[in-house]
Amino acid sequence: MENPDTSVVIGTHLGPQLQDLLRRPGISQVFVVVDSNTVRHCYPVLEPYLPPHTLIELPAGEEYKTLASCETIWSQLTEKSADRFAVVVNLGGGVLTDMGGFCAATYKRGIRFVQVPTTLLAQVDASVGGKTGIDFLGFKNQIGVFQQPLSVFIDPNFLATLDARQLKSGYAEVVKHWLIADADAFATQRHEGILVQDWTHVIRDSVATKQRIVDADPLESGLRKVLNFGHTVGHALESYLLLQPGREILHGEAVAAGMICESWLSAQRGMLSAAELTSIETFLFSVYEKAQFVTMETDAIAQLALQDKKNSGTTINCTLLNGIGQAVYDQPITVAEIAESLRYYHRL
Ligand SMILES: NC(=O)c1ccc[n+]([C@@H]2O[C@H](COP(=O)([O-])OP(=O)(O)OC[C@H]3O[C@@H](n4cnc5c(N)ncnc54)[C@H](O)[C@@H]3O)[C@@H](O)[C@H]2O)c1
Ligand SMILES: O=C(O)C(=O)C[C@@H](O)[C@H](O)[C@H](O)COP(=O)(O)O
Ligand SMILES: [Zn+2]
Repeated sequence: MENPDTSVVIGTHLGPQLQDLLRRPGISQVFVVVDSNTVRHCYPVLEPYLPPHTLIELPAGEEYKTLASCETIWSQLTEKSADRFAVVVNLGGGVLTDMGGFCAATYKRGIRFVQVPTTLLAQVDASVGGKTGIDFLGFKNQIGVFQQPLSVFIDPNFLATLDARQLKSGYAEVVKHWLIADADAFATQRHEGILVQDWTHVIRDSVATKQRIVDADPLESGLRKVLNFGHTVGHALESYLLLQPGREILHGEAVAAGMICESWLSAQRGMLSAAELTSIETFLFSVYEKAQFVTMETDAIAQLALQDKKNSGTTINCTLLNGIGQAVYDQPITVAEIAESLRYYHRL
């Protein structure tokens, strides 16, 4: 459900604004959800501005984006007798904002939550737009709800403690926003790679692109599917590797691979020129290592796309590019075509 009052604040030293929000009348209790990294790197920055609260700490990483972690959050809310006027503050990356948002959205049928994203990925993408959820049986975000946060506070200073691999992972969603909606930014900004001078500017533009699309279609009945470019193949690959200890890759790494595969599929259909495909591939391979899988695995990976949320029945609906900067959703593709695109990627 959309909350038209959601405010997204982007800037530094946002503690006082968060404090003002949490001091508003009508808030009974505050719960702050962190993971084992954000409790060290990010919580100390905000703690002086927080009213009395209960801290809920979870282990870090995609493998903990599970029902069991939700039970930890719901148990704490219950043990502390949180009522419907309690507010949950999610301080972390996309795993935490997705999961904390989901727990808040379902606890007693929904309490308010605030997103304080601390990774680039969560700042440009996950914290905005109201998709919340967890992984289930190895499938990405299989269980979840749409629920807009009360507010989003984005402070680029949090990126200072993020390692390069995580920064690159988040950058994939920035590139996705360029490829689906901002050809000019792709042309003029990609030379910087992750050595970005002004993250605030990049985050602002990326959030603006996402918000414009979400505002037009908050529940993903149509246009919002363009935000899923790279994810039909990307999620299949991420899910496949997630269940194999030691082979897991990050969400953005999977999306980067997925964007190459889906760009190839776009080119196969004459929607993307060979030159455009080459520029996308060259750029993405200048930033990301190649995802590791063998040709024999491509059919099994492709099969996982049958669980994609954009599908209708057995039809896999993919978002493809109609030239750089323009995306078209609901393009039917087959499992065989996905497997072929993975083999193309593997050969590159
Ligand atoms: N809801 C959405 O619209 C949406 C959009 C994109 C991605 N996602 C989801 O987001 C998740 C990925 O998010 P992510 O990449 O942020 O992963 P993440 O939440 O696992 O964070 C990555 C790592 O960085 C650590 N970390 C977080 N902030 C830090 C900081 N400031 N300094 C140092 N370490 C820090 C975390 O503890 C974790 O180990 C995936 O589950 C994906 O499905 C959701
Ligand atoms: O906000 C959206 O809509 C997106 O698709 C953004 C994606 O980057 C994000 O990974 C999202 O969680 C994917 O959603 P899903 O519905 O494919 O699970
Ligand atoms: Zn994503």
